[in-house]
Amino acid sequence: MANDCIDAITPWNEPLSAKYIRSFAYHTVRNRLPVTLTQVIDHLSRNKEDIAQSHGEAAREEIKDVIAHLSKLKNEMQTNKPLEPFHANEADKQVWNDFLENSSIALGRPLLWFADVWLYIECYLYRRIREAFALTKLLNDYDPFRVQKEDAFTGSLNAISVVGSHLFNLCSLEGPLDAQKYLMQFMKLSLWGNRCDLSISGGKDIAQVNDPLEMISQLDNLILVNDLPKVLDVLRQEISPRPVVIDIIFDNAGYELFTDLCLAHLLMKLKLTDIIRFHGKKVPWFISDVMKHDFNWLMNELSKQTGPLQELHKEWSNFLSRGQWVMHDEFFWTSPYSYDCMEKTDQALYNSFKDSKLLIFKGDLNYRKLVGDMNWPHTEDFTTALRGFTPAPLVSLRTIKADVVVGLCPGQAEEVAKADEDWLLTGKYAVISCFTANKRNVCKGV
Ligand SMILES: O=P(O)(O)OC[C@H]1O[C@](O)(CO)[C@@H](O)[C@@H]1O
Ligand SMILES: [Mn+2]
Repeated sequence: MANDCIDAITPWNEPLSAKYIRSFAYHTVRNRLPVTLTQVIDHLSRNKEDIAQSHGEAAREEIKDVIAHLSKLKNEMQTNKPLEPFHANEADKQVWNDFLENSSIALGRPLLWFADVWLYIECYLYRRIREAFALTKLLNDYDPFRVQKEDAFTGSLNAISVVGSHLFNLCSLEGPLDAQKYLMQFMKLSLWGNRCDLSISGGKDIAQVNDPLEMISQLDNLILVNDLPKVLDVLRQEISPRPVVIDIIFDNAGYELFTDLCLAHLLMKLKLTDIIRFHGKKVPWFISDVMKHDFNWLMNELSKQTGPLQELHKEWSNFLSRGQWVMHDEFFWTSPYSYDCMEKTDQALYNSFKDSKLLIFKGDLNYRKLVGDMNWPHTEDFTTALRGFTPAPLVSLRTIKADVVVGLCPGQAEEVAKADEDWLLTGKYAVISCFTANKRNVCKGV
């Protein structure tokens, strides 16, 4: 299978790839992604009666087709076969097929699971899972991860209630709010909400169970880069002409999405923006990522709650119906491209970002796409790692779950590695990395 892999760690300044046996990319393609596929296959076999009832008897045959497609995909991956082109008539088919074709022309050989760039190999896997359903009639809209996403939300209801009540109470106070204090708090809640993704836990239950307000105050020493003061500077700037727009590029559904919406609510309440554009995924992605359906489902769940959550639901519904909150799901987010390619491959999206006061990127995969998933030296400057993707000020709120991180001080990586050898892989540590046009990051020292 991986005969051509090299028994080494990833060299500096190279894209992460499963060709290096002692890398997280190798472990992911070799062990984690086959498990994800097996879980989808098991889910379909276990639930075929229910699916046949809800989608019609003829869906039984289609379930078999999807399982066959996914089993073949697993075999292609495990035997290091070329990445196949897409056939179903999806709007992004051509973008993906052009990417596969152009990359293989550039390499002079087809793309291979254990030879090429982890970022697009992993994206390709989730796009192929989508392909298996897109090739059917009755299961065309089926999201194989939906139940997991919904269970994760339900399992986090206590934490959601604690955070929601806190937000509601402070927004009900008379007089002006301490903007700095609460922005810091809700940015950190949204940051640590990113610990709750289902792909790092192999789809296992990762509900948020502790009191999140108590938790975040104890986690500050795990934030390895903290550019929050720069973010607050950006938010404080008066912008004209109005309306002022902020963008939040979502990551995961469930508890994380709820914390993102709480942050969005606070930004509105503090009048730091007039409009917030949310960006989710068009197709099921990295197990737990937010799609429009997940967003609407969460809103509907909130409408069934009582007290503060019910009140928040009312306000959020108003934001949505007045067009102050808008949910988008552009194809770019499920393309193979890192963000330095956005200007060329989705100019409309890039241009729309030029008007943004702040782009807030959530989570690990967004960070990987921001910095191009390269094995940068850990002391590399964040702005350098963005390689020109600077349409507007931006911040990445990310718990670290893949072996790329920049912006650290000299000696910091070594010190953290001494304390925890898995520091890059488990989401225990985090970064808040900000780009603004005029200031460079300053190291405070270890
Ligand atoms: O939901 P997030 O924070 O983007 O994390 C996605 C996960 O997928 C990966 O990108 C790859 O498996 C990990 O780095 C991370 O565990
Ligand atoms: Mn995710």
